[in-house]
Amino acid sequence: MALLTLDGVTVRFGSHTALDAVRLDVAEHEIVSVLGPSGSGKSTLLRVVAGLGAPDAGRVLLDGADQAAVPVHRRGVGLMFQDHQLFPQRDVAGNVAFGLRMRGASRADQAARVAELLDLVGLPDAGGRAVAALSGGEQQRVALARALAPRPRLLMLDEPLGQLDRGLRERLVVELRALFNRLGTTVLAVTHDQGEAFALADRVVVMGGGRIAQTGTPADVWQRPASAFVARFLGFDNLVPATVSGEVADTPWGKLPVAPGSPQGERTVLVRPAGVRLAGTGEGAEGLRCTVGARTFRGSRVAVLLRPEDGSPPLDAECALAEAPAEGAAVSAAFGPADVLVLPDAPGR
Ligand SMILES: Nc1ncnc2c1ncn2[C@@H]1O[C@H](COP(=O)(O)OP(=O)(O)OP(=O)(O)O)[C@@H](O)[C@H]1O
Repeated sequence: MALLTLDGVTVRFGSHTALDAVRLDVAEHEIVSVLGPSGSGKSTLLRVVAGLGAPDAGRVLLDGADQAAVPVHRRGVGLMFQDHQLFPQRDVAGNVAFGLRMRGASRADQAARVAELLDLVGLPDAGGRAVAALSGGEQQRVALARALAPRPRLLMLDEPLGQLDRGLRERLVVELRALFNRLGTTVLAVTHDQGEAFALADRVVVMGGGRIAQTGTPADVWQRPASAFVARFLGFDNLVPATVSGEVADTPWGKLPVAPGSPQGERTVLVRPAGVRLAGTGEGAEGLRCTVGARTFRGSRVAVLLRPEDGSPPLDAECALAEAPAEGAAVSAAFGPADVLVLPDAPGR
């Protein structure tokens, strides 16, 4: 049985439907990241699970029990918000002990658990420090220790690393995942940062307009976006209308090979930039003739914007640094079926 179930949960604000009949199961020990553009309903989903808002329809179940009549502090869920919400007048130990004190734990138990948690988050000697004197990353660790201290059965994170700089976020997200795996914590995390979501989660849930647009492992969602909406949200721009017949898609970029079993008829085709193969335009060259419009360096890879000579839509390609053509160069682009994906959407959606 799932630890958390959202069973057709709807939340409305006036005439606006923020969550629309959402169904979601989170298994025990699973780390799930909810991802989506601003306004897609992510925070509303967390709030309704925590008990900070009530569903207008549907049920929230924890361990199979309907939570409708269960107040926030009895749900056994831990919450950690973007801005940490640490108590500035208390020291680090006082912050971490907060949930334990509320439950009436003895002073000795509180002290032992605080020491254990501070150790766990890598701040073993920080108990007596003022929270105002901590760096952003240290405050984030204290907030995490405070949320974990009462041993919540479900830990919910709302943009947990949102305000930290990118380098620190990338390091902390790896630490967080290792920590949650070690503790066996069940986690529901909300973020608009796809890198963070994909690095943290066993499973990602992509939301759009109050609905779940796709759910799957990070690799699944990345390799096979379920719709043009998800593909665009993940940053893929190579989306064109196509007529698919058998294993060929007729697109503005020519007839492209597609995998057997692809949806047929009028569809949208996604071409992954890594699958656009560039070659010279010498005699016998085949493929779409293009001019290199711009190059953007991304570590050892280069994103290359191609402008087809026949006026068809611009095309993003990606190649190794050593193979990147110069701006203004003439190239021909070829396409492999593994990187041409037929999405079920009708063109223009
Ligand atoms: N208390 C409220 N009253 C009215 N409308 C609300 C309220 N809370 C949220 N909404 C609306 O519900 C929709 C979903 O909001 P929600 O905060 O869940 O989105 P989100 O995906 O978390 O966005 P963000 O990434 O910007 O935090 C938005 O259109 C928002 O304006």
